Amino acid sequence: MAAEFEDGSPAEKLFNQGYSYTYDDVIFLPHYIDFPTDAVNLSTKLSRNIPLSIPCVSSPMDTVTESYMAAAMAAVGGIGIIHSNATPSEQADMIRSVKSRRVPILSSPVFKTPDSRIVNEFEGDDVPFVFVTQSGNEKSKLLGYVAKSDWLGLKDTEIKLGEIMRTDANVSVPCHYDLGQINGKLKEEGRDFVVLEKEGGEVVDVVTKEEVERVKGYPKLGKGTVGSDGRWMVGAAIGTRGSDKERLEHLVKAGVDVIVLDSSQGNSIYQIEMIKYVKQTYPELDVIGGNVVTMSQAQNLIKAGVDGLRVGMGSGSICTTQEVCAVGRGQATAVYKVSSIATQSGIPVIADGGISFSGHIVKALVLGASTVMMGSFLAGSTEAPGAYELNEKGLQVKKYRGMGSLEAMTKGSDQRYLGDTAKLKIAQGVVGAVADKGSVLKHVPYTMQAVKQGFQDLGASSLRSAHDLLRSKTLRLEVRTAAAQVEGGVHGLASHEKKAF
Ligand SMILES: NC(=O)C1=CN([C@@H]2O[C@H](COP(=O)(O)OP(=O)(O)OC[C@H]3O[C@@H](n4cnc5c(N)ncnc54)[C@H](O)[C@@H]3O)[C@@H](O)[C@H]2O)C=CC1
Ligand SMILES: O=c1[nH]c(=O)c2[nH+]cn([C@@H]3O[C@H](COP(=O)(O)O)[C@@H](O)[C@H]3O)c2[nH]1
Ligand SMILES: [K+]
Repeated sequence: MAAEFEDGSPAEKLFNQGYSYTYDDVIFLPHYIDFPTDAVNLSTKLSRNIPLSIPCVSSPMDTVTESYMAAAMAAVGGIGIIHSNATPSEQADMIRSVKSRRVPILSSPVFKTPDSRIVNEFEGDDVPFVFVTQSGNEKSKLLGYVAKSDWLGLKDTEIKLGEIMRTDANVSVPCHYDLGQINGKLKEEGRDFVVLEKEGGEVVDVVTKEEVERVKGYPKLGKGTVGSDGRWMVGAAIGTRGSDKERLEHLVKAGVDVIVLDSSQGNSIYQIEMIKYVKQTYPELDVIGGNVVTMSQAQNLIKAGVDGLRVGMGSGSICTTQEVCAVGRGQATAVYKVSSIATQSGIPVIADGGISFSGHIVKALVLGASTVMMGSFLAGSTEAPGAYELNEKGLQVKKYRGMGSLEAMTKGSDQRYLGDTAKLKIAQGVVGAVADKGSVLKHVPYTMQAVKQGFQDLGASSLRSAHDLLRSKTLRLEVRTAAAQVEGGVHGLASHEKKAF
């Protein structure tokens, strides 16, 4: 439908003026509402063969996505990409951990051998239970457990755990039990915890009643992102070095569902060779290339055979690439431009970086992306790696750092840099902290509700309909002046508290 009068600009015109626009620079003009918010369907694709029920992806960063985050992202219908700043076997273990459960709960239970003694093992440990296995870790059958209350009252502190452990049956449930099944078991047996166990008896984790109650308090979970193996889907990042082929083999053995080639500038001979290698060696495995911000970069990776593209250079909250290298693009322009070429080949686009609130997600998706990838938006949550600390203002925070920061580079991804320039390391990211956000199991569903309201205002009941409105020029945009951006935010108040839910 062509407009009968001029009002606002079609995206095609706005993004071809030679400016690099960020999400904040542009604003959509509202369209026409003829459906309720709940009729908005945000289901989408991460890549050619990975469907998601919500368009959210957690970034492969070592302060964002490990097993706990990936399990939670799958539980809410998105997906997590496990970072590669770890050894290949550690990264593969994280994949296995996600695949070994159907609850977004991960604890760090303490395991001991039957020969361990009370006194030298537990003094000062704040653990409610100790689990006894032959190996002293989770990799063998559960023999019994000792509750803290049992050992606190003991006079003979030299006694071995094997002699005092409880060995009651029915403490274990199959690891594929979902929240409802585990809850049923806890109630039925009047227990405070159950042990998730693999078929051969290997322990997966311990789930306490307290954790189940916590998760039950969040918005109801759907079936989540489940693959054909009946397990949660999970992705992993790799680089483009020779050694990444070996890493990939580990990940494939662990059951990884999709691979992200993690680079700030994906249009390279190394990446193109890697894409071809992955598609040739594992034709069933989806591979996402990037990062790209231009149509020609995208075209090269599409030609090489990618199943998805990751878009963004320098737009991330911790990124200094544009300052250091003078290369990159405003994220709104990058997403629009890359999506317009990717859509011609049916390749889904991930808008990576620069998401601070729900409106940015609406902008990314409506401008052509199929999903958004988030770092800072998810860092600081219960499921992000690391412990909370109090900062100097007394605020509860978790560390969040760029994967190109000096600190992350020296942790392990070093070789990537040392390979070229053994002596000189240049950071392209910073180390910071993000305020406590609570659980993503709450944060993400509420954010999706806000995104649905944005879609409703635009008259788009799905991602497909948003993209159709954009390309048919029905949807109109404008650039916001600096004053318009101020006006669009909270202004003129002596004080206020911002709380979205
Ligand atoms: N999205 C963004 O704007 C940015 C993201 N990052 C993140 O930081 C991390 C590191 O990114 P990059 O430095 O771009 O990593 P990278 O591995 O793509 O590049 C590092 C250097 O190694 C070279 N290289 C790659 N494969 C090679 C091979 N097989 N043989 C020889 N040389 C090879 C590259 O050309 C480059 O000079 C990633 O996690 C990335 O996502 C970093 C900067 C910007
Ligand atoms: O220039 C950069 N230096 C870095 O050290 C770095 N680490 C991550 N990334 C990229 O930023 C994205 C996350 O951005 P947000 O926090 O804005 O969601 C991520 O998804 C990455 O694309 C980096 N970019
Ligand atoms: K930045």
